[in-house]
Amino acid sequence: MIQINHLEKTYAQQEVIRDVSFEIHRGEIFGIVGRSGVGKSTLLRCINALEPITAGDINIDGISLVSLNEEGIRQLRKKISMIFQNFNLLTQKTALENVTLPMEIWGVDPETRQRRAKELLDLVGLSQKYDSKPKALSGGEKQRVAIARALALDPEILLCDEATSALDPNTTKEILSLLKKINTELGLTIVVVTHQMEVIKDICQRVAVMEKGKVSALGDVEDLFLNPGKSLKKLIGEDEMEVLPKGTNIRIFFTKEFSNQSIITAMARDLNVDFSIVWGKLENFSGDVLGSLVISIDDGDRDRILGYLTTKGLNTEVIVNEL
Ligand SMILES: Nc1ncnc2c1ncn2[C@@H]1O[C@H](COP(=O)(O)OP(=O)(O)OP(=O)(O)O)[C@@H](O)[C@H]1O
Repeated sequence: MIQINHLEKTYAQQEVIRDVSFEIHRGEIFGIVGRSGVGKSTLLRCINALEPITAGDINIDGISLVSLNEEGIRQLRKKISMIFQNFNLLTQKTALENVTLPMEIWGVDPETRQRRAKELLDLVGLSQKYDSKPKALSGGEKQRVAIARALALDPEILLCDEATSALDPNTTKEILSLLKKINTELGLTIVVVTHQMEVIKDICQRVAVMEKGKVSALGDVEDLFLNPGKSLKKLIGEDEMEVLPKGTNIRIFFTKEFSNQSIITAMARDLNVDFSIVWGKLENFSGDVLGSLVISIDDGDRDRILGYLTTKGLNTEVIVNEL
């Protein structure tokens, strides 16, 4: 749905996006994660044509952003809406007025926009707050109003720029489950820019990790987090593997199909082998608890153990610690 092709973005002399290419599929929740300043927000602003592209292109449903004139950009913005860390609500207007505003700008008749705004405020759980002004709303409620407003023109894509960064952990969870609900019920494609790993794990199906204006890793969230490459490890500060004991260690990856099964105890019984568990991590990915476990084994048992785990359909990695 969104195809980013060799995108480059430069501000004055500063190269902020360098040759970035990837695709975001229709209906998915896609994450863009990275440290502050790597160019995440700039990339998001290029997607909705808030920033002119320096080189390369972005195609949305086959339409090249580079080729768009002013009217084309206006039509594009109707299809793509955005929410922000600081909500960007109009402080003098009520929740209902904030949500009706985009419809007013697009010439929707007053009766329809009132009805639609109320439906949207109901959808985001604010049916009691139509007449409240932003200062009388909590951070989570303000973001709900912003989400309702973002949905006012029936967009196909919702861009979220650090939308939960100003919220406490419980409110963050509530907003994320609202985004999930919108994604499922309305089939909206959602692009989430964040520096919070938990946000990615909680709602995204795929993720691009950004480093210094480039994509350093791209793929399914579960795959990337369960078997992180160098760049992601750096980002999440995962250095546990350095403390493994001397000798042969096997890392076992637990995917959805296996997370509830006691494969390790069954293996000990079936093979009658000794091993010790030296490291483990279980995490929540979109509601599924997945993770990996490292066991230290006698090198002589290696082939039998690997054979057993492979027959059971588990992915493994052998880590031999020479120290
Ligand atoms: N309008 C602008 N004019 C000039 N430089 C800009 C502009 N917007 C962003 N930059 C610079 O581009 C770089 C990337 O900024 P960007 O906001 O995209 O990063 P980010 O990864 O979203 O970080 P953060 O989460 O801190 O916003 C930064 O060095 C920033 O100073």
